[in-house]
Amino acid sequence: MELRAENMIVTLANTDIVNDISIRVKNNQFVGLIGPNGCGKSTLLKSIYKVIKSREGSIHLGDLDVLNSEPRSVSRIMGVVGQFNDLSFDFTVEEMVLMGRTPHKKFMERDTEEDHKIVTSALEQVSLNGYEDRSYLTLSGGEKQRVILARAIAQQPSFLVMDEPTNHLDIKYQLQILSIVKQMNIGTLAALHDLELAAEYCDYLYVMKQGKLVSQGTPKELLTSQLIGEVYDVSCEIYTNPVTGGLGIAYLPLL
Ligand SMILES: Nc1ncnc2c1ncn2[C@@H]1O[C@H](COP(=O)(O)OP(=O)(O)OP(=O)(O)O)[C@@H](O)[C@H]1O
Repeated sequence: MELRAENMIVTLANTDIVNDISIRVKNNQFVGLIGPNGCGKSTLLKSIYKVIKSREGSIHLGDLDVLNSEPRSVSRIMGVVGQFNDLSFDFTVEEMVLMGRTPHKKFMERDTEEDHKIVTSALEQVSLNGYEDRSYLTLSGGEKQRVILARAIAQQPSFLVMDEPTNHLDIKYQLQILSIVKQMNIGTLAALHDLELAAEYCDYLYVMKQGKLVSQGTPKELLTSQLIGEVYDVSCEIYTNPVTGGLGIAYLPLL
């Protein structure tokens, strides 16, 4: 499913945190949103999944006018893996993942055998089978992150928004999560910090700085030492990784 966010402006505390940004994610594309801390990535994503209200702009997901639709209609097609996933109340892992089924149910409808099968399969995909009865709050940061991804998988969305989904994860699970999402083969928009992983997994990248889009393109055309230097204020050299053939970035020490 295709996402078109157009001319988004988000104003918080009298400041335009997101300043006239347009983003398009074509059918089944994995699109990365990169940029330094505080540039507005999370705010833009939150305005797309409607946790923050934009001052201006429009968002369409397929034919759905996201900003003028009920959250329930949006949640039937849009899954979200947010940056901070702490809760005040405790739930078991199974209950957390079952929540992914809620948008597909009628009011007070009970969980079916099919729902439980979908949950089991989602937990298997993130290697958390056997964790069903564990309390969510007792999990490590990485385990929590994988539960939240399992919840999004169980939701069976047509589009996924992810805010730094590899936060807290060791390298195995970073690779696992990005591979799972890639294999879901649905449109995905993800804020990412690791530029080498972004280059490896993303079909297209948007670069933000101080609330504005400063560049966009495929990882290969976009990730130059000049752009990375300008956006992140660091020195680096780009090379072709001799083992993977992928894009490598050698960061030089700050003086
Ligand atoms: N409710 C708010 N009121 C005022 N300013 C806010 C509010 N929420 C966020 N900001 C500010 O907006 C800016 C953008 O924040 P945001 O979380 O979107 O950045 P980010 O690019 O996701 O950063 P990071 O990479 O550190 O997660 C920051 O300067 C932040 O302090």
